[in-house]
Amino acid sequence: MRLAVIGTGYVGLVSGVCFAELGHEVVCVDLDAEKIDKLRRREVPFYEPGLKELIEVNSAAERLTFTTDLTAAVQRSDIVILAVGTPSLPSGEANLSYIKKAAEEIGRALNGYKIVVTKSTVPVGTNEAVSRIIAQHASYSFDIASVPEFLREGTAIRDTMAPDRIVIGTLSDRVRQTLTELHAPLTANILITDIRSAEMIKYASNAFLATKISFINEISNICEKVGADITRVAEGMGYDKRIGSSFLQAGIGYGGSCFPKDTQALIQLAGNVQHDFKLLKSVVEVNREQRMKVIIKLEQLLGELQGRTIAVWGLSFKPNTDDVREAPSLDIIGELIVRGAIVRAYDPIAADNFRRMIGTDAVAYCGSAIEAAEGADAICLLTEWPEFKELDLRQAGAAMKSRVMIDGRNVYTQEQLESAGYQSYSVGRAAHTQYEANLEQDTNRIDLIHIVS
Ligand SMILES: NC(=O)c1ccc[n+]([C@@H]2O[C@H](COP(=O)([O-])OP(=O)(O)OC[C@H]3O[C@@H](n4cnc5c(N)ncnc54)[C@H](O)[C@@H]3O)[C@@H](O)[C@H]2O)c1
Ligand SMILES: O=c1ccn([C@@H]2O[C@H](COP(=O)(O)OP(=O)(O)O[C@H]3O[C@H](CO)[C@@H](O)[C@H](O)[C@H]3O)[C@@H](O)[C@H]2O)c(=O)[nH]1
Repeated sequence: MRLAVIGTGYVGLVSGVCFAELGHEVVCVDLDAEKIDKLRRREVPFYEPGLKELIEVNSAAERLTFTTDLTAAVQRSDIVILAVGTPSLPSGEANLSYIKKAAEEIGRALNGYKIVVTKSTVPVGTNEAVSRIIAQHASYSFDIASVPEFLREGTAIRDTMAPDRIVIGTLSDRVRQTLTELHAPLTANILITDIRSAEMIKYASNAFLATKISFINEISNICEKVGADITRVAEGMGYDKRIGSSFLQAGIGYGGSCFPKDTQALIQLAGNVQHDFKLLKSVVEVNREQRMKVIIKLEQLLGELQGRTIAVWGLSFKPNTDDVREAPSLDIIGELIVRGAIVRAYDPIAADNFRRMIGTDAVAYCGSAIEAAEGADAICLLTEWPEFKELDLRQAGAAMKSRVMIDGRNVYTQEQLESAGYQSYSVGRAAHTQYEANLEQDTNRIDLIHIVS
C-alpha cells in the first residue's frame, strides 16, 4: 500500500518506518524543513533504540522517503496517517490546531478516494471534526478512522512491530477491511470499534496506567511510615493476574509527553460534559507531590539547601530516551536552583535537550556520574539508567563531600547503600523503628469519617 504519514515526531516516524519495514511505500511529511533534511541524510531527530538502522535500510530500499510537500505526499497515497502533536493548552485541554490545519491541507490535496487515519491522541469527537474540515475543502470522497497509538518511548519499535492490540475505530466496512489488512502482520488482536470509543480507549488506557503509578506511590508513602518495603509489596501484588506486575514501580512519579498531558485532557473532556473526574484529579495531584518528596527528603537530610552542591543523576523522563518533556528533573532542578543549591547534572544522552528546555546556565553538565558527584553534598538519582545500577558507589562516595543519596527510582538496595557508607532515602522503604515512633504520636492518627446513609 502507499502511505503518507503527516508529522515526524515519535509516532509518525516510528509508524512510518515500521510500515516501510513491512514492505509498504511510505512518505513521511513534516513542516519542519530542517528535520526533513536531517532525515534525508538518515540522521534521526531523537534517540530511539533501533530506529536509525531501520531508517537506513528502508531509505536505501526506497520504500521510505521524506518531504515537506504534504500535497504531493497525499496525492500519491492510498492512506493518509495523521500523527501531528496535540500538546496541552493552558486549560489542560488538547490543542487541536495542528490537527485542524493538517486536515484542511489534506482536504485541499485530495485527488481521489483516500482513507484518513488519526494516530494522534485526540479527544472524543475530534475525528468527526476532522471529517467535517476535510469535507469542506475536498472535491473527492474519503473515509476517516481512529487508530490510536500505544507505543512507549525507548521501546517504540518493538511496541509498534508487536503491539498488544490494534484498535480501529471506523463505521465503514471498506476501511475496516483495508486497515485490518494493513495491521494484520503486526498482531491478530485487532479490535474494531466505533470512532468515539477508539478515541476514548487511548485516554482511558493512559489514565489507568497513570492511576496505577500514583496508587503505588501512595502505598509507598504509607510503607515508609509503617516500616514496610514497597518493592516487596508491589511484587506480592503483581503476582495476582488481575492486578499484573507492570506499572507498579514506585518512584518520583510519571513524566513524559503523554501521561501528564493526557490525564489533564481527560479531566477537561469530562468537565466539558459536567463530569467531575475526582479520581483522576487526585492521580495528578499525587504525582505532583511525589516529585517534591526529593526536595523534602534532601532538606531533612542536609538542612538548608542554600550553597549546597547537589549531583543529579538522570534528566530524561525515563531511561532509553533523550526526551525531557514533563520530566520530574525539570521541576526538581528548578526547586533546587530556587533554594540556592549548586546543581551538577549528568545524563547519558538527555543533557542537551534539558539545557534547551530549562533555558538557564545555572546547571553544570558533567561527562559522567562520578564527575557529577565530585564535591557534592548529596546525589539525587532521578532516572534509572542501567549504568547507574552498575556504578561503583564507593568510588562515587569517595568523590563527594558527604555521602547522601536520594534514590528516586529505588535502583539500589538499602544494603548496597549502607555498605558503601551512604545516608540514604529510597522510595517506600523505612526502618521499622520509624513505625513505632509514628504510633506513639497521637497527632498522626486520623479519625475515621462515618458516612451516614
Ligand atoms: N510520543 C509518544 O510516545 C506518543 C505515543 C503515543 C501517542 N502519541 C500521540 O501522538 C501525537 C504525536 O506525538 P509525537 O510525540 O510523535 O509528536 P511531536 O509533537 O514530537 O511531533 C509532531 C510533528 O508534527 C509536525 N507537524 C505539525 N503540523 C504539521 C503539518 N500540518 N504538516 C506536517 N507536519 C506537521 C511537527 O513539525 C512535529 O515534527 C500526539 O497526539 C501524542 O499524544 C505520542
Ligand atoms: O511503574 C512505573 C512505570 C512508569 N513510570 C513512569 O511513568 C512515565 C511514563 O512511562 P512509560 O509509560 O513507560 O512511557 P511513555 O513513553 O510516556 O508511554 C506512555 O505514553 C504513551 C503516549 O501516549 C503511550 O502510547 C504508552 O502506551 C504509555 O505507556 C515515566 O516517567 C516512568 O518513569 C513509573 O513511575 N512507574
